[in-house]
Amino acid sequence: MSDYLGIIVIVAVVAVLAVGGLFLLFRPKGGGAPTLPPPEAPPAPEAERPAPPKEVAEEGGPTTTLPPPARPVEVVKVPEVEVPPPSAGRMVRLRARLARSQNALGRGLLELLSRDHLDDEVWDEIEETLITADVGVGPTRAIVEELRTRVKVLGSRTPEEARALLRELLLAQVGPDMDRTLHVTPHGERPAVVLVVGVNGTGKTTTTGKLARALIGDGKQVLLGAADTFRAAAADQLQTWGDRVGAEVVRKDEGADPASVAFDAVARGIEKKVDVVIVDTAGRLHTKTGLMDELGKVKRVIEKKATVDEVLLVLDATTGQNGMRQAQVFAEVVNITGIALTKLDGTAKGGIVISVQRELGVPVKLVGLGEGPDDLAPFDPEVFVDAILGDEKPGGDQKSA
Ligand SMILES: Nc1nc2c(ncn2[C@@H]2O[C@H](COP(=O)(O)OP(=O)(O)OP(=O)(O)O)[C@@H](O)[C@H]2O)c(=O)[nH]1
Repeated sequence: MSDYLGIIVIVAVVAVLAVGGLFLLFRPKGGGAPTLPPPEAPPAPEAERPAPPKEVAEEGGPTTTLPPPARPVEVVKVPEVEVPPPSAGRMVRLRARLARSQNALGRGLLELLSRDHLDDEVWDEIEETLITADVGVGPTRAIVEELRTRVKVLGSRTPEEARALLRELLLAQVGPDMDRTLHVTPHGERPAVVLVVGVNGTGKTTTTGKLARALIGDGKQVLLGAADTFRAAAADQLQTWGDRVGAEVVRKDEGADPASVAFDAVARGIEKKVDVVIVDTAGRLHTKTGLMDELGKVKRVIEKKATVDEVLLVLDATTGQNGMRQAQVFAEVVNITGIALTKLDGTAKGGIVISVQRELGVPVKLVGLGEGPDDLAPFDPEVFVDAILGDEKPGGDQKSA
């Protein structure tokens, strides 16, 4: 019995040792539950990553920690000041653009006028074509009446004769003898002052910038006054125009008194002895009295220091009768001396040149013929009428530069 017991004990001991051995052999490494390594932080972008300090061991000496190398010096590019082209001959250069937008008017009129038999229906059509192109009722009647008389005298007419007749009558309405000089000659030590007025969105600020470029191209020194304090972006816009051609811009914070900006601009212009100060105004059409107060004050304040030589009304040619009404309000408020007609490249209603001059009794002095910086031109009546009528010789473009 004791022999059996001995064997059982021995077997039990061997079994325990065997199980223990197996456990030691196959237990999970590291013991306990496996842990995830901590997530690595994403590498910083190359530019932001600070360079690790370098450990430099001097020969035989102690280890020195050097500061990270300095960032490479950023080269700030100073915008190059542009030299704009002179304003002379610009309308001839931009003639193709004008012809593209106004040609339908000329072609329509020429086609009607070249017919053998001009009955009342044709005359009505001629009248309608002129009215549609915004020539205005009065000037349209005058043109049609004169055409009727002249056609009666001429009898049958060649297309060349019809064209010459139309050219003569349209030109007479556009007013080739009106004084379109822009008064920008300084008065001794004092600069000439140009006040730019008009409804927002007509291209007022753009025209101010373009005019500054044109005058600089003509060799004048120009300073800009950002008196459109109603819209902060207008001053920024003007600043960009000024920076491009090296014209200083006098500006203040949004909401500042436009008159004080105008005053400071003129004072600075006198100090810098510039030739011309151009002041861009807000001219909001909230109420006529408000507008009168604002523009009246701007003008009065300038006149403490200098003479206002030009008050240019900027008018969007695409706005038709609505634009004409706005123009009338401005004309009642300030003494407009000239019109800058913008966006003439974007409308077939070039007749507005005739009607706006007739309504306001003021000449169109400048025309905007595109969005490019040099797309503002002194208005030339002959180039305008020729562009409306197209070239005498088909395919020719004798006048374009
Ligand atoms: N096609 C064409 N676009 C023009 C002409 N003149 C101005 N524009 C565009 O008309 C838009 C309005 O011009 P702005 O100068 O900002 O108008 P604004 O009257 O000054 O408006 P505010 O700054 O709000 O007073 C711009 O996109 C100009 O590029 C032009 O003669 N032809």
